[in-house]
Amino acid sequence: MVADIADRIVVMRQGEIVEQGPTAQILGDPQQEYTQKLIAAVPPLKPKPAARVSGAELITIRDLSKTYGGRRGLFAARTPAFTVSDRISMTIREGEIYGLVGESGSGKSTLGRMIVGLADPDSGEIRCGDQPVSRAAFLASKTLRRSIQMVFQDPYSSFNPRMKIGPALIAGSVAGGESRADAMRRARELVELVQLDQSALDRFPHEFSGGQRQRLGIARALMMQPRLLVADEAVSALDVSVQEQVIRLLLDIKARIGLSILFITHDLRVAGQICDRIGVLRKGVLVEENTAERILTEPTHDYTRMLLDSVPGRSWR
Ligand SMILES: Nc1ncnc2c1ncn2[C@@H]1O[C@H](COP(=O)(O)OP(=O)(O)OP(=O)(O)O)[C@@H](O)[C@H]1O
Repeated sequence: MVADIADRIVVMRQGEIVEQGPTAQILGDPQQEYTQKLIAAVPPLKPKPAARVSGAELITIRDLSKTYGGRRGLFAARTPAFTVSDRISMTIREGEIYGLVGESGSGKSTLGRMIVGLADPDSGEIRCGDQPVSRAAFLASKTLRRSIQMVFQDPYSSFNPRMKIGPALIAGSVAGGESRADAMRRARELVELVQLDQSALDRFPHEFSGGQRQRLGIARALMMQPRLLVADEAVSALDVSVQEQVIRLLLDIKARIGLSILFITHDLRVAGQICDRIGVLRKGVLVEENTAERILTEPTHDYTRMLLDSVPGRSWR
């Protein structure tokens, strides 16, 4: 990605310069094995093989609209109405990874927040199975709160820095009535599922790297045995090789426990690696929706083509 803006590149490893030179030379003819490894870690723009998703509808969204600003608020005149969701209709099926892709400000997070009951639409509806989803429904229903869990971009800010990982992982399910012993047993299993050592449970959040913390964020969400995981820019803050590990982990978890995932990202390359289907959001409008393979190889909307053209690294490949 740095290749898209830099004229020259300096490759560093553990505080020492490994190699430096003009961008084209470093990328086209890297001399050092370490540089070659870094370049090889950038995955190509290639969708994962199309999977047939035949599960039942888990999340159904119909005609969902939401506008910020406008009439409401003291400074209404200075805040023109801004539509973040414009009659969006889509479904997420059991066992699929659905990618929601769009530029910054296109309304991805707002849609994610409405699905996890953190915001309400102005009109339209969201259902999880038969159950309507709203802020009030989340407050009222323990089942709904368990069913839909969120993984954040930076799980560090959502872990209590003074609480060890073990207690942090089991807090939700113990509050929901599970015994500490049972919750701890499941926490040990989940820490292994996310490929960390059980000793992680006895450590504090700051003792982990970004990638490890993201694994712990995923383990914490899985403690609630959700049906849907909403992952909002869950790998965006990680470097490319760690991104790849977390993506493989999510694919592995999906395969093992048949979870559905709403994968929110601005990065079409990442979405192509992990998602079964992709919806492209532009200014609150779902402009195109298809299998990841079709979106990446035969986009029909100009905006999707523009997103594809702006995938980092494309200009020098
Ligand atoms: N609570 C809010 N009040 C007013 N405007 C908001 C609020 N939340 C989001 N917005 C605005 O809505 C638009 C869409 O924001 P949203 O976070 O949903 O987009 P996004 O596609 O997820 O962007 P990003 O990738 O940058 O997070 C933005 O212009 C944002 O400023």
